[in-house]
Amino acid sequence: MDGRIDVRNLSKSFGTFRAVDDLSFSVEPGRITGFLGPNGAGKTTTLRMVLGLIKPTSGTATIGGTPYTQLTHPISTVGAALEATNFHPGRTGRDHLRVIASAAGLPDSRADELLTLVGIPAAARKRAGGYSMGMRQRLGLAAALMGDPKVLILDEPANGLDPEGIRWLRGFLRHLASEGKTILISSHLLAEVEQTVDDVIIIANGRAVRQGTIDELRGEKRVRVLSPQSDRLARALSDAGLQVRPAEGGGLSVIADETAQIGEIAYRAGVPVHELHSERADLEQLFFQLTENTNRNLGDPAQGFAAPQEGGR
Ligand SMILES: Nc1ncnc2c1ncn2[C@@H]1O[C@H](COP(=O)(O)OP(=O)(O)OP(=O)(O)O)[C@@H](O)[C@H]1O
Repeated sequence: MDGRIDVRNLSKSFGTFRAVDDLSFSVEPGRITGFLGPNGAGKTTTLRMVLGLIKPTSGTATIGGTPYTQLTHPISTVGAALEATNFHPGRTGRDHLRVIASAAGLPDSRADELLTLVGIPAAARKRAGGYSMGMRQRLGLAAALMGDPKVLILDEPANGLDPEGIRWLRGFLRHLASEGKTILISSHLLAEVEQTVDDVIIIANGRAVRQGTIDELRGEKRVRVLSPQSDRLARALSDAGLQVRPAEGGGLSVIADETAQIGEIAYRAGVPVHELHSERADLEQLFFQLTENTNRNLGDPAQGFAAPQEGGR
């Protein structure tokens, strides 16, 4: 079982409303993939189909080539945290995990092991009702990791985490990915997961609008340089084999990895430089352009109030 998630032509309609529309993507082992889209884009619905919680209207979702419902050992194959709030408020974190451990045929000791792993050992005896959002997220993560699964699916795991928590989560997920696990995390904020993910799938209105590595999404690295002798500098840079174009707002924009390279060319050409800095695409801006005006929950109220059907959401 290679732990690859494969979604092919997946669609889900609730009545006449098409929440997920002919979606196809793959999620690779050993990488962290961000599943992104504004509120109501269809992320949770897709994840629920991948996890066999709701039936697709058409298309398929498989994990290591097998639909979730046909997995022989689901708990050691896929761990998922879909919502951070579905804990019994009167139950302690330890008891919550023990219930899951016992259902999975694992020893009670797994509960404390997991609480330590996710950094909340002290939460063992505290009732989940009194947990902060960050603690609930970590408890959900601990539950998802119960069977040491190859695949981890987390719905908005950074939601409610403070900057320190986000940094912790980033390191934790990176460690799991380095062990070869497949990690899929959803978010409605690209900026929130930008530094965490290797790959991105961006959806809007239930459809994929962009897929690729985060570096592809950022585009080529550019250096912006401003000189009072722009023409001479442009010539020197072109002579050095670099692609140069006038930058928006003045100066030159050069495809290059390092500012040092540009500084040295300018120095050798005897051209003064007044400004020199690296530039990358503004991902937040790009995300906004790709998904602008697609929050269906804010659009047609008739859609927003569609009667919950299968799955009860
Ligand atoms: N059971 C259901 N019955 C009717 N409509 C539903 C049902 N479940 C989801 N929807 C609708 O499908 C659309 C996609 O919802 P979904 O929860 O998948 O979006 P999302 O991308 O996860 O959004 P968010 O970031 O707000 O969680 C929404 O417009 C939602 O109202």
